[in-house]
Amino acid sequence: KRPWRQPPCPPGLPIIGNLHQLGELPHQSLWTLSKKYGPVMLLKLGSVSTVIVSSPETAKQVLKDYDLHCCSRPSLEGTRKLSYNYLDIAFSRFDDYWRELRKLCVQKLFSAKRVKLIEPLKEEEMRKLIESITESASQKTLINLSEKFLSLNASVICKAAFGVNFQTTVLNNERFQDLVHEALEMLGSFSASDFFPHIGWIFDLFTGLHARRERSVRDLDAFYEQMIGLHLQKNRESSEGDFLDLLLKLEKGEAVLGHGKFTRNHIKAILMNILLGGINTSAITMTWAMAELARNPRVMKKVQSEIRDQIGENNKTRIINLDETNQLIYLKMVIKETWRLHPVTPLLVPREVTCGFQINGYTIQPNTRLHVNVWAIGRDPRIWKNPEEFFPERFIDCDIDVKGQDFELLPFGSGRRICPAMYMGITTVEFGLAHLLYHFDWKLPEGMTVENNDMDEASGLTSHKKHDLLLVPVKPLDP
Ligand code: HEM
Repeated sequence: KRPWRQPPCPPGLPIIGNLHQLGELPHQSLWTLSKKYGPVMLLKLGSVSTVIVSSPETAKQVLKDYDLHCCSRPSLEGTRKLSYNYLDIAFSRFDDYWRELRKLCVQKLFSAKRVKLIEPLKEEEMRKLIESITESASQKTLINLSEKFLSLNASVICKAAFGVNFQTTVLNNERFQDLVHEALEMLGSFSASDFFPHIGWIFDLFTGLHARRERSVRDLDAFYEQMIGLHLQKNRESSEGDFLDLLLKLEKGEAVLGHGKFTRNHIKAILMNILLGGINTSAITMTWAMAELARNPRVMKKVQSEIRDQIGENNKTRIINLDETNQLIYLKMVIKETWRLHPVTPLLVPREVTCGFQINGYTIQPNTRLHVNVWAIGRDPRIWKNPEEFFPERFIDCDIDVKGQDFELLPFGSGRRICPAMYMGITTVEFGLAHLLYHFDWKLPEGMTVENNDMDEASGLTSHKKHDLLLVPVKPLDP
């Protein structure tokens, strides 16, 4: 047993502690603080002790050596509401229920077999996207790529999850995107109840956050109900089935997970994870990748040459399959480099320590909240030469991968809580980018230069590009 020693803690203010030091983009403020206080620091956020680790060595200790001590999730107001009291995978505590549910979803929903099954859906949506961009290219009009990527993923996930096109539901494109954005904001927003457990709800009531949260839960619930209603009307037993078919079968078969029966609320909580985890994450990555490529014409040209050389002559309707994208080595480096600089969840999803342990000689107490600052790790000059530069070639002869074994690069997290749909996420991003880069050249809007193309981040649980990415598509064979 070693003596008890608390990690370094920046001085805070009475009551709020270090909350005022978080800033609009907490991962960036925490990075600055970690340069002064080190790779393990303790912050007092309201009344909640929170540890931040910011180096590959400390991340490894937390996510691998002591993963079992800290792989639970804290109780937070937004996640509680949206997950029907923690019936989902992402926000539920570490217990038998979570273990069984996660195992089931990995086998049935996120498996390589599922990825193969949804290939035709992706191809169909991609054809539509190529058609619509071709039209814009012929008129030389701007494309909002942030929107296009979100809509592409929403269409694929909705078809895979519900077997329908979301445009045919009560929600149109804009309304659906609003719903997803609002729910994600509710998950990531500052809620006083999370930092002042007994009195915070009063602030949430007065700031309107409580009402917004309720509305978001109600709107999503109405959407799930509509989808479930549609499924119960049809006889879909004979088909391979979509995600919802599978979940309804579990409900009908009175499956038992953990200590209780699988109910309608379990289904809705899992659908929330699929919608919010599945749609935005890949769209955010594709948007950042295209934004970086637009700022780095050398890399853009090189990755396009790789794809075009391998796939052959530009053919209007050519779809690039899974095996072909697998051969695109430089594209994979471009995506890794994008994740290094723009991890989708810069602080991962918060964890909760359930059993004390020591890292770097500091004691981490039970009930502490814990974040891994993967955004800071991606910029650590001890690991990455010229860290601010977008330079995919750094991955040549470097075996650092994104699959949770290398703690220098953790876009999907690591350990027991690693993203269970990593394969689905990687293949979706590769598929989307490969097509847009094969079929079109991309130009910055009139008057915009590489230097003034902004790369500002928006705040939240996920870190997306603050301003939509607008680019002009050009058909490569056009004069
Ligand atoms: C580019 C795509 C994606 C990225 C970068 C990504 C990233 C992440 C990260 C960082 C975590 C948290 C890991 C941790 O806490 O240590 C996570 C968890 C999760 N992701 Fe993903 N994800 C992606 C795609 C998806 C997709 C497509 C789905 C579902 C369809 C999904 C579902 C989930 C779920 C359910 C969890 C919670 C796991 C748990 O707590 O046990 N993700 N993801």
